[in-house]
Amino acid sequence: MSNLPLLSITGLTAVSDRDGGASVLRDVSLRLARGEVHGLVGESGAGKSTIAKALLGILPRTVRVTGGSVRFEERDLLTLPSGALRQIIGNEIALIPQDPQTALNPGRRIEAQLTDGLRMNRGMSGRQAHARAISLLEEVHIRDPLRVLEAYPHELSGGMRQRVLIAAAFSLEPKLVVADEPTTALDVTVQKQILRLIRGMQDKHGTAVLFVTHDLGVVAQICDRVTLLYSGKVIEAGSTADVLDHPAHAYTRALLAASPRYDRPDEGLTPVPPAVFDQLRREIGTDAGIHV
Ligand SMILES: Nc1ncnc2c1ncn2[C@@H]1O[C@H](COP(=O)(O)OP(=O)(O)OP(=O)(O)O)[C@@H](O)[C@H]1O
Repeated sequence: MSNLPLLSITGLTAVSDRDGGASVLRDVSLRLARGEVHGLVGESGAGKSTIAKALLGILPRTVRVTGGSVRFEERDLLTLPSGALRQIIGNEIALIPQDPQTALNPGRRIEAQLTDGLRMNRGMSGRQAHARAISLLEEVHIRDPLRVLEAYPHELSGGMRQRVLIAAAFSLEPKLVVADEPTTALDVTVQKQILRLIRGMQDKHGTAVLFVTHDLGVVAQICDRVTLLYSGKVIEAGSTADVLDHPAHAYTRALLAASPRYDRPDEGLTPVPPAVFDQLRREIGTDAGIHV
């Protein structure tokens, strides 16, 4: 089994019933090895969240998968009975959500939110779960874990809340963590710390991470491999070094020119030229980019 990729998406195709059957994913294939950090990158509407939702079994009813498979080890997540899927989500696949503000229950202390899973899924006693929660908070560099366990979410900063959610995501030792734009809601200095933290946690635990982002700068900082989407289609994929240093597609080159470089932040940025979008429409179809 260890020769199998951890995650193998093959030919995933989906349409939006909300938008008159428009294509959302077009024959998307993607493989993720154990312990790999894989960037899923693209502009708004590219289909990143749809892929993440397909993995987590939370596709909206109005998005219909019309082909392909999403294999996690030997199981196809798209055809698994809901009970079996629920067993996998949380235990083997966990989510770091985009917005730490809304992801925590405002009416419950952090301790309850961190220990529920440990007690229910790992059979820990209250005392064991409390001790594990403290060590998890220490792992995510929270200095005063006892105070944080006692706190309600609104008593913590956005960065602290995101650390708690990272601790929660890793708490059951999942094989895969899906990080859905986890730094978008944070300010720039906190963003860097959170990226380093996620990379550090995945390294320590040997967890694979599917990192959803619109930001190639983030990909450069933490991803081993990357898949670039446009309008539901894979435009380019490969190791981060290959794709960012030797982009094969004009769209990738244009996006790189349009992204602030962390090593040259003052350099002028060039918007993606219209000719590149024309090329994408020729390659993908005339409906490409209608949602962007
Ligand atoms: N609830 C929904 N019902 C039907 N179609 C949807 C729904 N949500 C999104 N879509 C369609 O799926 C397409 C891809 O959206 P998706 O959210 O996956 O893109 P994204 O790359 O994650 O963008 P963003 O960065 O803005 O979240 C969009 O074009 C949209 O029209």
